[in-house]
Amino acid sequence: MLTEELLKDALQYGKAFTKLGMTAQYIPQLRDVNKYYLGVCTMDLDGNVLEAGDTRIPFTIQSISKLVSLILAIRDCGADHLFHEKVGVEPTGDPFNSIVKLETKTRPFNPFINAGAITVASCIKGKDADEKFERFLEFTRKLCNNEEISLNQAVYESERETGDRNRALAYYLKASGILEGDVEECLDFYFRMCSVNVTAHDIAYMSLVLANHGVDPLDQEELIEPQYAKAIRALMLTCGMYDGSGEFAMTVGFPAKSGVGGGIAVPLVDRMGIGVFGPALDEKGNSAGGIKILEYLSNKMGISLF
Ligand SMILES: NC(=O)CC[C@H](N)C(=O)O
Repeated sequence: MLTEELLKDALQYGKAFTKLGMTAQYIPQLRDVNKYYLGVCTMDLDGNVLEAGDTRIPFTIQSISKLVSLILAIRDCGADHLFHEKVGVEPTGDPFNSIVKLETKTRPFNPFINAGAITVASCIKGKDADEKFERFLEFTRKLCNNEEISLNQAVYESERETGDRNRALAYYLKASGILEGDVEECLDFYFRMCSVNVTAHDIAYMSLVLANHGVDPLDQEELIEPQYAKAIRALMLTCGMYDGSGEFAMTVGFPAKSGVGGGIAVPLVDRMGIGVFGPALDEKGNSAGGIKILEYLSNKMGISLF
């Protein structure tokens, strides 16, 4: 059983690993965050919420936004078109911002690597980046049950100024005929969606919705079609932690999506949502302390899927 005591023990265990990690160095605004922050929030389907550590400190959602944009793109373009024409559903074994496979395989391997997420972002409807971002923001607020969620302008500008690798990916995708429309408009939306501020509490709620088959547990509104919630949980398991997904499945054993802001979202189907925040990252770009918290909980509670 999950108790406040157990969550605190997990936090203590995770803390020892924060010093081994580093904040994301390639985005100046993220580099300067206090790397010793660490927090975990759990929410179950009966409405029990437990929190330990820095669960109310805002951080940028980064790649966890790729869950939200994927749901919008499935709605706008249809799953068939998206998964047959635009992106695959297989892990790459390469870093999240890798470009190497784009020349040999035209479609990005999956929607959670940067190339895949930029492609997915181009499939979202809206007359310009402003309109796309408005839709993204509104849906993120719903998924997190928090109307206050907003853009972190400084991080957005920092990403835009230093995002040349993402620019390279996007132009390559355009040249291959995968990315349609205006490349700069697409990138502008992509940088903004990565730069939305959330907390571990917000991410726990989003995870709870995914764990509850896409249904908001408070008002029973279906926010994600159940078959897509299932598909997304599966993709989180195989690709959610990038080239660390296999090891995470072995040591922790459940679906998760990380971001270089330090967040990890974990939906435990029919059970609970977990949100973790710890900006010290390991060499794969996943929260070093956050992974250890999840490993501790998985072992103590015996909740690995395997
Ligand atoms: N892994 C991540 O969180 C990457 C997102 C980041 N905004 C980037 O594009 O590089």
